[in-house]
Amino acid sequence: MISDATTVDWDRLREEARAAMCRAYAPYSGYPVGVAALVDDGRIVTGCNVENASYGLGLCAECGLVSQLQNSGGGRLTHFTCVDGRGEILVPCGRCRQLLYEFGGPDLLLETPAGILPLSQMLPQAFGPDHLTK
Ligand SMILES: O=c1ccn([C@H]2C[C@H](O)[C@@H](CO)O2)c(=O)[nH]1
Repeated sequence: MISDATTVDWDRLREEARAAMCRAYAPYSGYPVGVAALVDDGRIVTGCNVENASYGLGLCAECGLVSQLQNSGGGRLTHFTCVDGRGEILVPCGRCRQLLYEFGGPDLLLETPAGILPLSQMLPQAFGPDHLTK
């Protein structure tokens, strides 16, 4: 557990993202990315980008993270961070904001270069699971 009701250890989460970034497979872009997120049961899930000789098939780090989330018991993402190859905080790409929305919703907190922001500010007026039930 890295959190209780009031505090979240963003430094620890960022270190997990940096460790994942070091495991990236990014020979084509030369741009390794690592991500880490806290789940509502206290566990941490991580991911790194995995590229492909067929460039368009490359997987963003967030793809690995949501796959690990689902394959390790599911749950809701509550806090998320993303780092580049220097270990600096990075914003997730647009497609990956949608991936995160599915499992974290508008209240998921993201560490960004502009501070801690809810996903509702990073992906305004998001399309999501609720639309399919209307
Ligand atoms: O949110 C992002 C943005 C980019 N990348 C990866 C995709 C590609 O492998 C490399 C350069 O775009 O960075 C991610 O993994 N996540």
